[in-house]
Amino acid sequence: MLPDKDGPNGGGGVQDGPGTEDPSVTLFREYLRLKTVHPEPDYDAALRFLERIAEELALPLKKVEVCPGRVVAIITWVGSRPELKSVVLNSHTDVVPVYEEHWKHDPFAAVKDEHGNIYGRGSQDMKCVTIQYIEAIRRLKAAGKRFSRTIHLTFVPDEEVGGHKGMETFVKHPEFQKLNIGFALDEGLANPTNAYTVFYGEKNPWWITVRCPGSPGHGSRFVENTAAEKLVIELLNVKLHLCVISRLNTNECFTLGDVTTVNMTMVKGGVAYNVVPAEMDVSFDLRIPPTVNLQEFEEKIKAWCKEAGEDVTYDFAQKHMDQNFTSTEESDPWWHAFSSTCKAMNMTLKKEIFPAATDSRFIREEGLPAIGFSPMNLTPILLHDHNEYLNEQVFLRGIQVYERLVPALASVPPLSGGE
Ligand SMILES: CSCC[C@H](NC=O)C(=O)O
Ligand SMILES: [Zn+2]
Ligand SMILES: [Zn+2]
Repeated sequence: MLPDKDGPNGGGGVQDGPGTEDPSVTLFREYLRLKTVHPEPDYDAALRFLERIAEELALPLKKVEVCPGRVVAIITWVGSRPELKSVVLNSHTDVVPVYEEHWKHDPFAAVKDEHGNIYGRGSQDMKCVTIQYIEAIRRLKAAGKRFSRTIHLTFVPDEEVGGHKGMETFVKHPEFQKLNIGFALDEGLANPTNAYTVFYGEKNPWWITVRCPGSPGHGSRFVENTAAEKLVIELLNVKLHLCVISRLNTNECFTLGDVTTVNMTMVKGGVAYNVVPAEMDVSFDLRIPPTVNLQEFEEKIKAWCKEAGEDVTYDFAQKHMDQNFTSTEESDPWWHAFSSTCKAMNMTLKKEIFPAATDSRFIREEGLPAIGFSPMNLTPILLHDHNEYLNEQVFLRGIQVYERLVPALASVPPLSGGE
């Protein structure tokens, strides 16, 4: 194997010699090179790619335009008992922007280094999972398998910008109803240890802007009742609340999914050094576990604002209220199929609440069970970060995991209602 530093796959990495790379890895790297990156994702490129895949798999692909320019693609493998509820393998096609100057390699070149680490935006979130689903299906089909339940692979746009023109709209579309879903798999997170994390619920994102009006005036004077002092009181109140985060370090039982977090993410206000501003706004990204009483929590926010000033108000840019969990009881047939397959593969599972938000929340809101799972153990959590990468061995192992999980889920016997 000769190192080829400036091969067609992007400079800087050591490439496999011709014909030595697993074709599944090659396909993954090809998909990473598509620039489905916000703010203007090349969704047409993704659709062309998926159409080609459907042709290779000899499976039909349906396109549902949920909003102008926003298409959900669905590849379907019909089961031998199509009246039974189906299994959905969901993934989003978009990725978040990059700070290119902070990357070791071009984030859209899919460079593989000498350790087999494949660098690229989306390598963990979640282009790996898309290709792992596809490759598992390809192998199962090639082995002549067929299962009782229908399997749908759904490829959804705009997850990274809140899903309004993606899954949120799709779940209300008649084509979604037609999928006759029994159970869905969607994305999870990497785990740096040997274990795999699985997510059975999600925290609710609340994005809030607090508006602090105040008296203006010359920057040289003692101005009372300023916007800035209200903003500081608001921040102090929120900061007190932030103390809960320290519980993460003191109690091993807590994970990020179990505690409310808050970050101040934007501040706006001011026009000149010597003009006291008439308004200052501060925005927060709050993530609230499904166990928290949301009405009581909003009362706290109201009280913080009131303390900061009678005229201080807040608006929501996102306010999710879904507190559904997916069952992880051994008596649940879907969870049993999932967990017993993992056990048979000697995989250790850690059950958690997802700390951010994924398209699963829209599926769970429809009353359907969904598990968040990206088979990446021994991998640092690098989604949305600089130098996001996935090792090719971990990626390949993930395909084997789905080669076992998909048959188990698609063979779950009819449920009590005959579904
Ligand atoms: C509130 S919609 C935003 C969804 C986004 N999802 C992935 O990062 C997130 O910030 O969790
Ligand atoms: Zn994602
Ligand atoms: Zn993401």
